[in-house]
Amino acid sequence: MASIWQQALVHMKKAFIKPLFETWIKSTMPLSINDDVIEIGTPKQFVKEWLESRYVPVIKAALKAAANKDFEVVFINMDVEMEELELNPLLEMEPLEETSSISNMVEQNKKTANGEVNKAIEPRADQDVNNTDYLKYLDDIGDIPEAAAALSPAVSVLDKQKPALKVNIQTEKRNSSAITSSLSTPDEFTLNPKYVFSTFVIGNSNRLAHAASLAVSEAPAQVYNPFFIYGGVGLGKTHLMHAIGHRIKENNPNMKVVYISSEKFTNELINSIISGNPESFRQRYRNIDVLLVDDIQFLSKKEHTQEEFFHTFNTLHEANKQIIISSDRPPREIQTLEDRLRSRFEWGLITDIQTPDLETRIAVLRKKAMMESLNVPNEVIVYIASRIENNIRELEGAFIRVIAYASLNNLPIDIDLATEALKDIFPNGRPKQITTELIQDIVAGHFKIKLEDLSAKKRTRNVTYPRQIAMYLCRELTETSLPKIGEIFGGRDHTTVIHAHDKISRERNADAKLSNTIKELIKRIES
Ligand SMILES: Nc1ncnc2c1ncn2[C@@H]1O[C@H](COP(=O)(O)OP(=O)(O)OP(=O)(O)O)[C@@H](O)[C@H]1O
Repeated sequence: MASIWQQALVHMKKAFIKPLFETWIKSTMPLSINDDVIEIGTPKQFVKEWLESRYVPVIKAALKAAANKDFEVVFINMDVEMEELELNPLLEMEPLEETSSISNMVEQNKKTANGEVNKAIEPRADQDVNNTDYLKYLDDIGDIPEAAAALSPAVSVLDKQKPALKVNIQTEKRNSSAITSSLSTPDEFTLNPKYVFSTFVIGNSNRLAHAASLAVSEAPAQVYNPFFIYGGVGLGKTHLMHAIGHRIKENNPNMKVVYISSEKFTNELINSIISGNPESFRQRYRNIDVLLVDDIQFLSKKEHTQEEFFHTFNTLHEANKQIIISSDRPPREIQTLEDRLRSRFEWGLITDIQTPDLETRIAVLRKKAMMESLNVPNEVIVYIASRIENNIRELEGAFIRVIAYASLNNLPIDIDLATEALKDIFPNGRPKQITTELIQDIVAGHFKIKLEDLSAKKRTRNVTYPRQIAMYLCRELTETSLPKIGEIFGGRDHTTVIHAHDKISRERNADAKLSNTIKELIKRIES
């Protein structure tokens, strides 16, 4: 799948000029491929609508050129924040040597009836063409879609082989061990390059923390100072802190940004005392622009370190420098934290990260698979995501284990392999087979309607609402394609399924009752 989309992107890159490509295509991601249907994720509804209304023929032509086969293209709005738009990692590949058939078509269309190149509508490669200009250009050449759809692929690359498993099996070590210490040379910026906003998945559990982190990083020391993030183990606090650090450094290359765990802070202080040079320690921390201190809870019971940190905090805060702190609990619950320090932490913004819901856990794993260019069946992703609820580090660990197992044994990733690879972690073994019939049965039972009502033509709310929920769950929990789901629910069009899925996803975010109902249904489906 990734390989077909990768080839198609190469063709599209040639067919579109850069600003257009960057705006509309680069932010999409391939989600699944089933028979003749390819599902493409878009970051926002307006991108989805724009692509649907303007570029389906060109995208189809690119897919045909890539796979020598006609695909139906379905766009799915994933509703991710614009700020965290993923730069499509598939775009890092080398372009094909061959001339794209689509760009040939574009060239063809630039010619006037007598074969002359129509310079008036030809955008120059070096020209700073904005989207409106380019859209006008596409309008001018008008017949690109039909022409592109009709083209016979000059380059037909269908990689039917299993994609090579290219896995970074290294376990993520965190905090101080994963990150070169910034302290020996505090102005040296050394944060984990993987912990950036674009790799952070936003869900209900972390939406506010993410938004506040963005605000802090865009205006350090101006909006929320200090900024305090708390939450359970492995939920992304360190990731967000590093993302803030990266963003500040990108925007302000001259700023001194220092990340430190509170354990390391303590050790450095002790060492400076032992070596009889506590002043050098103080100077280090009082001459920086942004201080990020991770896991501050470890300062509890360390009176002398708290005292030192208190002075560092005051010096930086008075000098209008940004301070960002993380902890596994809110300041008032950190035992034996001095009151004066606690009250300072409460000066600014305190935000929490909660445990992620199923969708977010699924999205984290999908993103990880995408970043590794791996085709991991939805069933496997749901299997892992539904079993590890409280810790994203553990979620990633289980996922990496499955991928490593497949890679080492040179086997495709499927549910049997995942069950085998994770048998020590999930001793209950192979998951129950989740089918659309099972989902329909449980949803109909829950809403006390007849099973056949789900596929009937009836459009009364007492039937349409459960039907939409059932469609949503089929989409989330099974591998079934959109057209197939439509067929199962009384021969409905795939766009009806998309609409149902979009609607329930949206309403679920705003409606706690619906969210609980869905959680309850998922529990029953999986048990
Ligand atoms: N929302 C997210 N999107 C993508 N990856 C995430 C997300 N949340 C956490 N992770 C990943 O989970 C792993 C653990 O996250 P992190 O180290 O930031 O957790 P933490 O809250 O700091 O944990 P601890 O309490 O142990 O310090 C990291 O690899 C991180 O990239």
